[in-house]
Amino acid sequence: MPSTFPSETPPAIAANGLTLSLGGPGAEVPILRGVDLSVPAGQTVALLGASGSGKSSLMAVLSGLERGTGGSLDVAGQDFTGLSEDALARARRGRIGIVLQAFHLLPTMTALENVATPMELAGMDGAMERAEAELAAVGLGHRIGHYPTQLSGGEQQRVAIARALAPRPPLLFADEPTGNLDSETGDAIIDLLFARRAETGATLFLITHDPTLAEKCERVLEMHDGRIVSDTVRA
Ligand SMILES: Nc1ncnc2c1ncn2[C@@H]1O[C@H](COP(=O)(O)OP(=O)(O)OP(=O)(O)O)[C@@H](O)[C@H]1O
Repeated sequence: MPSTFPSETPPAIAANGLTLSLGGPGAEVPILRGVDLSVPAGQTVALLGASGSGKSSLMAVLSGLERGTGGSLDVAGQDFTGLSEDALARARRGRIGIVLQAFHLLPTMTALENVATPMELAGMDGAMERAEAELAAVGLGHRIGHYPTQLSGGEQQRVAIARALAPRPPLLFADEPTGNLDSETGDAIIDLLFARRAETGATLFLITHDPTLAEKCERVLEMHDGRIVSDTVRA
């Protein structure tokens, strides 16, 4: 139920008529066909939908990884509409954590360096110690000196999760965060995500096919063909 009182905290996400089309003039493929969405700060949201419905594309635009082609977007009170790629990168730093399906770990860096480097770039103190603690929290305390090629897919996924969580971002996006994990490890990661969220009050926006994960979220959105077609907030 929306509050009748104006909130001091701006919504974590406020999108209006958001569109994304890819391809050149005359050969444009509409990917997002007008998304209206307001996510209050601190809400946990699961995004469901068939393969190809536009979930990853929506997450890319909402998280500032990709620029939408129409509509407006405010993230944590900042207008993302029309920002350059550089300005979006600055806006994301330290404030938006993102875990993608392809983990984008830097191959020349160890697990520890992969997690610590973004915090160093954001000018945070104690980056190495924080990175080490976060890798331990995802069960990789014994793998911190390993390079991505020396890690399994599930281990790489956990490094990516540690990298996203370590700066304690107020907004965390994750695309299938348990997708490569066995059920026991997946459950441990879900517990960690929600424990961090309880600590920090962060907004969680998760793409998932995992019913256990979706059930833990306060709100469930479903996409079809580039639009949100269902939006359920649990009582
Ligand atoms: N770079 C691109 N160029 C053209 N079409 C693209 C591009 N990226 C995505 N698409 C298309 O956009 C649509 C939405 O893709 P998206 O990856 O957002 O779907 P999804 O719901 O996340 O799917 P999945 O569950 O399989 O990851 C798909 O039809 C896809 O083929």
